[in-house]
Amino acid sequence: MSSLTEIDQRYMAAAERLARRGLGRVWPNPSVAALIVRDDAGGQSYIAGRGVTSRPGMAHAEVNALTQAGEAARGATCYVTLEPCSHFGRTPPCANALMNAGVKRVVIGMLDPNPRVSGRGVRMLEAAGVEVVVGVRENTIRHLYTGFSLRQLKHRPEVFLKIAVSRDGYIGRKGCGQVRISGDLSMRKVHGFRAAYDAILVGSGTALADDPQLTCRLPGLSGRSPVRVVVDRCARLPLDSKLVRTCVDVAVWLLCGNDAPVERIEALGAAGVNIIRVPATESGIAPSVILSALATRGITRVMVEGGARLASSFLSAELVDDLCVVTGDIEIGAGGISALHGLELANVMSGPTFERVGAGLFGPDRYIYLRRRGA
Ligand SMILES: NC(=O)C1=CN([C@@H]2O[C@H](COP(=O)(O)OP(=O)(O)OC[C@H]3O[C@@H](n4cnc5c(N)ncnc54)[C@H](OP(=O)(O)O)[C@@H]3O)[C@@H](O)[C@H]2O)C=CC1
Ligand SMILES: Nc1c(N[C@@H]2O[C@H](COP(=O)(O)O)[C@@H](O)[C@H]2O)[nH]c(=O)[nH]c1=O
Ligand SMILES: [Zn+2]
Repeated sequence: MSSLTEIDQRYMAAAERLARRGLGRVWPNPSVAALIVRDDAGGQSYIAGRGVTSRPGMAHAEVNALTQAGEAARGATCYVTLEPCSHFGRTPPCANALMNAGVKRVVIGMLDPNPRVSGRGVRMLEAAGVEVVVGVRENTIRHLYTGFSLRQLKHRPEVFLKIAVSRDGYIGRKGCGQVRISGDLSMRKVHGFRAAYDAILVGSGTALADDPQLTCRLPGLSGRSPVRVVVDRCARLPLDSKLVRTCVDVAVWLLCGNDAPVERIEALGAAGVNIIRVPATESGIAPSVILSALATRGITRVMVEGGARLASSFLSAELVDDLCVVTGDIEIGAGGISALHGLELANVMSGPTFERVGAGLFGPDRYIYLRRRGA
């Protein structure tokens, strides 16, 4: 028979999997999952209600799970990946909803990272006589909330940089636009990554050379495309680019300098692009300025897809949290574009900043996944 802690671990692992599926869908909120678990007449536990965070302004995970459980919530245990909220925001506090439903015990993955409210939900529940356990699977669950935490504590989203390099270390070929480096399985993984991020970011060099779409094109998941952001100091993005032509369906934000030409801004704005003017210098728009502008607009997780210059400036500014390097099964040879500009990718990968947290194969391609040390 399982011990109580094993049962707690198992249900929390299930809640964690559910919460992971909501990443990229509920920003600026954290993606939370809750399970209402109780015993049946024979003493076997079962899930009476499951809930995840709804779109912003709608019900939180706990309320969705309680609604599904109905009367079965009375005397039950709630497993929830993040501490139940304690404040009246766009919805009333989930701590109250749990107490009012008669939940007897609440098992929490991680406390709210915001120091102004952290622990308050726990205290409200305990004051009402509810048993509370904190920190089950916290070591993995906290990675779900890195972006939510960073936005609150450092006013920036979490940054994931993905680079696809050929066997000979190039990301493209000069003058050739998009060069397919990754195999089919890698591309599906990349589209899966895109679905789990609130925004995807490229530099103007990539936008002009590649005319990319930057959507999630996995079957059934087209609704999960992130906001597409181009860093383009002079607002050069062409009106007939794929990004502009599709910006009514999937948002495009263009970050340009305060001094970008007015006629370009007006034309792109009229086409439906969301123009965000920020301070810029000759060397571009500083990564810290880019991230602050995104955080202001609610973005908690951003995927940087290149190119070489933008990726390098984020690495140099130490503003990359996760890095995935996919090595495709092709050679580019003459005219190859180096993965980074002024930095060596191999040095970045083996240097002190990152530690390897995963590696393997996507079909014929190899991937290495690194995370900032201590994160
Ligand atoms: N294999 C892969 O994984 C990928 C390959 N690529 C390839 O990379 C190539 C493009 O790379 P690259 O030419 O370096 O262009 P980038 O996409 O990195 O764009 C660089 C431009 O972005 C603007 N910018 C604004 N702020 C910054 C900043 N803080 N840091 C850097 N740039 C900033 C600048 O232009 P401005 O002054 O106009 O604002 C700069 O010239 C293409 O050939 C593409 O095919 C691209 C992505 C992924
Ligand atoms: N060529 C290449 C990548 N290229 C990236 O994908 C963008 C194109 O996206 P889309 O137009 O949506 O298909 C392109 O501009 C660049 O950012 N990525 C990879 O993982 N592997 C690859 O081989
Ligand atoms: Zn809540």
